[in-house]
Amino acid sequence: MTLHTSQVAVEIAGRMILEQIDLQVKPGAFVGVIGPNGSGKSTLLKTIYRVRKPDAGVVTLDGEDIYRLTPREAAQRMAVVRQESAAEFDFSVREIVMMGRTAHKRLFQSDTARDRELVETALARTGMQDFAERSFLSLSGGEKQRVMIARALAQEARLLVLDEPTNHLDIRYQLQIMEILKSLRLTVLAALHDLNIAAMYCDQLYVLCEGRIAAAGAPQDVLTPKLIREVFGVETEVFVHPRTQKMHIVYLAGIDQPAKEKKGEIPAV
Ligand SMILES: Nc1ncnc2c1ncn2[C@@H]1O[C@H](COP(=O)(O)OP(=O)(O)OP(=O)(O)O)[C@@H](O)[C@H]1O
Repeated sequence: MTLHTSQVAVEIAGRMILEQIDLQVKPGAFVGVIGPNGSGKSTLLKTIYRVRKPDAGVVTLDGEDIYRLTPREAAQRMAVVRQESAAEFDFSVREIVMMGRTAHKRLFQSDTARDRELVETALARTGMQDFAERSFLSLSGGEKQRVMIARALAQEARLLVLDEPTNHLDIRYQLQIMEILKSLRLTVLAALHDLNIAAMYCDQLYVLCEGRIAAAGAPQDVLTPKLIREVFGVETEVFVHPRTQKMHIVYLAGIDQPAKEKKGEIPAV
């Protein structure tokens, strides 16, 4: 499943929120969208999951304009985990995850053994099986987040679009959810805030800044101290961790870096 945005632009109340967004997510790739608060990450994802039609440009899935798909066709191809999990009614966790199967059923068709099996697998993978009977509204923010990811897994779509999937999660679940998403070998597009998590798990990154793509490419090419300074206004050191062999970003907030470097307290990268 290839996702493509071509020259996507969004204007809200006379202000350009997104401009000239060309983005490609190839089959099996894990692609991150990063950028400061208000840079347009959620708006971009909304244009992709059909909540905000772009004012210019097109979004395609395997060459098909996503706005021409029926809701059911779209849901069979793309599962979405949003920042806010708005459940107005009090469903159980298992019922919420079962809703992921809706796109594969006919109207009023009852749950099959396979539906139930997929739901139990999704609950187990996200560590939510012990919560299956609990009311969704009674869960903590992190638990709700894991249920929404379980629902997306049960949906069996080949493209997963996630808006800050690890928001609310403690560090163990942040890593576990990213490991799960990575292990699924699906096509994933995720807006992420944590640059280290983005560097660890993403094959490709798009950096948004004031509604435009400031940089795109492999994390090691994109996440340089210069780019992070220019886009996020933060001084960093970036190195490859000797044990994990993964990129690691250290934030130098509060450090008078040049002075300390002179004294040899910070090893040169
Ligand atoms: N409905 C709206 N009306 C007015 N402005 C909006 C609307 N939706 C988004 N914006 C503005 O568009 C810009 C981009 O917002 P968006 O939520 O896409 O950013 P983001 O990168 O996801 O931010 P964050 O990291 O804080 O979640 C912001 O300045 C926001 O205030």
